[in-house]
Amino acid sequence: MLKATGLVKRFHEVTALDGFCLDVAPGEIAGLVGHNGAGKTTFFEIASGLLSPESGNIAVKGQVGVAPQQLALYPSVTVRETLRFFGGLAGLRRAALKQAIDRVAEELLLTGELDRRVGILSGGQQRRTQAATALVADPAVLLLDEPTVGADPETRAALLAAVRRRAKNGATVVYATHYLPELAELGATIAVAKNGRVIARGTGEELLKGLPGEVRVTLDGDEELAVTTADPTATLAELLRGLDRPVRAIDIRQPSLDDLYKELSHVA
Ligand SMILES: Nc1ncnc2c1ncn2[C@@H]1O[C@H](COP(=O)(O)OP(=O)(O)OP(=O)(O)O)[C@@H](O)[C@H]1O
Repeated sequence: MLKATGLVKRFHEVTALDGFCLDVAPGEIAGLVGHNGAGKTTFFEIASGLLSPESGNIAVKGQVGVAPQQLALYPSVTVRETLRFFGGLAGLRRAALKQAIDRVAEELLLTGELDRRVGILSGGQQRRTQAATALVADPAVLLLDEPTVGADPETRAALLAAVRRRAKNGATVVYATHYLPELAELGATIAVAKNGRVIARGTGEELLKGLPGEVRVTLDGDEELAVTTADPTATLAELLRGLDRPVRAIDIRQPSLDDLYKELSHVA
């Protein structure tokens, strides 16, 4: 469980958080989206105890696993030693620790890298190692700040599956990303941050309700009818009823999270 209420954090003249509220239940993945500088990383730093807010409250129940946006790894040790260190910090010992390392390495496609030094790994492998440090001990709360930046499609899929598995087992997850299709894949609820606050919160379906989609009908002779509408399917039916010419192509575009993001950019 994680509950943030009215967090305020200033850095000199910059107000990074300005009444930031977020409530995430066990088993829920909350996708945290928002433009650069919206306050996402500052929120993670407060939630993980690295920074204190000037006011507001943060309650985090249980052990926390963090994958920060900036890679924070020791280059001179191996992946196995790294995971031993983080698993050990979380209280895992001996057989349980070894088992947890083998399992997370398998999940994140790191088995072949376990005995390589972190400093010689590729950027994507380092990113996976960073995620593995957060996941290795199966913490109750996971804070993942853009964990798939620079990841290839296979890595991305492996990481998303590992996160989904943790949530299914009851973990509370906050997942920041600029890549919105990931949130649909994760079955995440969404929190949109802007200027240090969460300005929209709900399931993707709830937030997309009422946003317009688009219907395009191409007629014989290449004439095109394009309509922006709250209900693309009904509008299409109506358009087709009124046509007396053959139709060559139909294209329906339902509103997407990208549309939501654009729409909210204009909200104060
Ligand atoms: N240590 C710091 N000192 C001064 N300003 C800071 C510090 N950390 C963050 N800020 C400022 O606070 C604001 C919020 O930054 P933050 O990193 O939380 O945004 P973000 O939503 O994570 O952005 P991004 O999507 O680029 O990662 C920015 O204006 C940033 O410059």
